[in-house]
Amino acid sequence: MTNPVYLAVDVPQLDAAQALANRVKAHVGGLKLGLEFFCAHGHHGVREMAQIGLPIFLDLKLHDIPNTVASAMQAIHTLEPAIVTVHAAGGRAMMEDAKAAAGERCKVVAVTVLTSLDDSDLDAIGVGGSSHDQALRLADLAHSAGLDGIVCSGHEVGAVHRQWKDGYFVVPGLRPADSATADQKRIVTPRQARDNGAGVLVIGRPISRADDPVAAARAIEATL
Ligand SMILES: O=C(O)c1cc(=O)[nH]c(=O)n1[C@@H]1O[C@H](COP(=O)(O)O)[C@@H](O)[C@H]1O
Repeated sequence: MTNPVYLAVDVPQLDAAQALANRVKAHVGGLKLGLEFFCAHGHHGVREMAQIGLPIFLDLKLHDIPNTVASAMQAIHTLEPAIVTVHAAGGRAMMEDAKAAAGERCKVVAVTVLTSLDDSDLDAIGVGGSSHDQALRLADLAHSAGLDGIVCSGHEVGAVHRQWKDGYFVVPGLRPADSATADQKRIVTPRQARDNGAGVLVIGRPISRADDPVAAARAIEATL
């Protein structure tokens, strides 16, 4: 079985990011580089991290008008990421154009409802109903726009999986039983997410901030 864990390398320094990834690379299946990393190190940094030899998930969470998002997708072609994120809230046309502009081997997945939000946060931004229903609604939209899959919490992934059998489902907000929640609100354990149908498990601080990141990554791997 391919290791489904992508390490969220949310570390500002390039040398620290490389050191962390090199330490745990035998116990994860890929590296997720997010906004923090891309803003600091750009294409050069992504190329450096790709040399470690694991697939790269470029988590840019693109959300803009269709033309701008499509141009941004074209601008990252040469980096050959395995996965790129856009926000489903950008709408159908934006997602269609993002997919059309992506490289053939790049999976484009749409973030539905951030795992740092709960129902009261959604209410505050004018989204009525539950985070569960909103995630399902946006998953449907992403599916009909031709995307490869979505990002959602482990609470919704089972229901999304039932309505989109061959989708590619990325689940962050993962916490082993003894881990600090921090800013995440809709959390499950890595094993629960896997059992509910997640194809990719995004895990950052439970590994990167652990006293022993290798032991933490191994312990998570052993539960899957
Ligand atoms: O798109 C993501 O990866 C993402 C979506 C989401 O809803 N929630 C979420 O936490 N993430 C990312 O997943 C990672 C989670 O990190 P930890 O909370 O440290 O495990 C971060 O890099 C977030 O940017």
